[in-house]
Amino acid sequence: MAIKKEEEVGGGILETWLDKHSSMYNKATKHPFILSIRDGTVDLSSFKRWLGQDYLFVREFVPFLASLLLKACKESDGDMEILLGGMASLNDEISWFKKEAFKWNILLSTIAPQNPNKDYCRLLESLTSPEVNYTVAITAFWAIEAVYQESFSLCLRSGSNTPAELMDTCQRWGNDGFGQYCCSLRTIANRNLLNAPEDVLRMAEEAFLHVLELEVRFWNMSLGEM
Ligand SMILES: Cc1ncc(CO)c(N)n1
Repeated sequence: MAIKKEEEVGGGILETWLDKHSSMYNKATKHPFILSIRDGTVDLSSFKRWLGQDYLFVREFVPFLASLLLKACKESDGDMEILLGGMASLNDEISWFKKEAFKWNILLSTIAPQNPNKDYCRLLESLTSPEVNYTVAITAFWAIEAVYQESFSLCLRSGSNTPAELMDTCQRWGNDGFGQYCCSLRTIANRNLLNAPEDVLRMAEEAFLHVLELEVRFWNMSLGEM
């Protein structure tokens, strides 16, 4: 109990996990693919591969978020509004992918998901089940969003050498508004984790790690390594 109080004041449970799993988290957020964007050395065929695969991923992300929204309706005030905002951004994101694909001459209808993407979508699907606890699902959701936020904001820092034609992509996930949104998700997840029983905590930590692992594989796939 004393420990939990302390976590409420200082960092929450997620901060503890970020610290405990920092090496895995850094692999996901400072991946060579992202660093190559930041340094301006990115291979455009890698970028295009990422773009096409991520479009497919984001489409699969919608039913997962819908399931999370259903669960949030029974939760405390405010969660629903935050997640509804997330749903609105996904709507915008799907249009953005189509526009961006056109710009890069990518024919989205011909793209098939590669194995890491399929595995990631399978995780999303498993977390979509009504049996999955809200705390576990919101933790995974936060992790998925936070990895992109942290990764792409790295490409916007001063001193980075991100190519002009990739700035729009980096802004999409690296902008301050998206950063705020990730903070809200983290607060919601932390609040739920604080009151969660041991087995839920264990499953949430597992989901967090699973997300990190799949994010790394997703970036690897972009580089053509699978
Ligand atoms: C693979 C992946 N992870 C996270 C996000 C963030 O929405 C995304 N679009 N794609």
